[in-house]
Amino acid sequence: MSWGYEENNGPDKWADNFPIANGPRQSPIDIVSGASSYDKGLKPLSLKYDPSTCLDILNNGHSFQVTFADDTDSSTLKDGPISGTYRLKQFHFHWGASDNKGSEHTVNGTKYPAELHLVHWNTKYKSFGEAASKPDGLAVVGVFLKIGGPNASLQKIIDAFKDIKAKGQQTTFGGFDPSTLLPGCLDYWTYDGSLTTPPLLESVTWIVCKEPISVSADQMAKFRSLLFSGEDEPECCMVDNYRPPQPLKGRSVRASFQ
Ligand SMILES: Cc1ccn(O)c(=O)c1
Ligand SMILES: [Zn+2]
Repeated sequence: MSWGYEENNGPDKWADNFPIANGPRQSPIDIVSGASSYDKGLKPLSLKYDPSTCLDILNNGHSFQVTFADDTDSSTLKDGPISGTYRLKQFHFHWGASDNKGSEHTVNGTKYPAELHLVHWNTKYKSFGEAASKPDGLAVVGVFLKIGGPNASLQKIIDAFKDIKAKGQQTTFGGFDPSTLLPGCLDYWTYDGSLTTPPLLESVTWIVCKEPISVSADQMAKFRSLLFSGEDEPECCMVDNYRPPQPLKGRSVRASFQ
């Protein structure tokens, strides 16, 4: 039985096969804004994405993910809290069964209906796979989604859902610019954490944007029409694919803004 988000294989069971689940730098966390410390040494984020590196969109049974060509420095993250160059590998989302939950990080206990993760790897290592096992290997930009007007950029992604409804389905998806998913203001919180899905490796510098982007209630309903299950299995809606906040264990959260 592989890991998932059900009662019998969900976040409370992950430590059985992945003991690092109880490690010192696990993600996500609850961001207590009043406890974060403004660090004037933090630089603005430098995100440069080339839409021609966008390859395809796939349902991996846990979320859907848009993958990018990462054999050159065409789509990169620099500055912010990191040093060096990190390449965009993929982005994906986590969301709830209803609008009152779904994000992984929370802010002063508040859950958002969904959270976008843009996953980058440190080019001082040879590949994503190698970087994923290093303490400074990955940098993930998290963006909260809140219910509001329809999001034209998200709609392009939603229009591809008919081809990736079930686990294992994939389709080409080109020319998408991920910067159209970023909020106008790139103020962020940052802390040292982990992947939020098994293998839960403690290799992620988290960069969580303070400002959410909008998604309409109808668009959120389309996310919930995707399936955890494969096309020949009983249908199981892809919802609540989020890990709840984990103990901070003495870590500090820095803010790029006052
Ligand atoms: C690499 C990776 C894998 C899963 N998730 O949720 C992430 O946010 C990042
Ligand atoms: Zn994620």
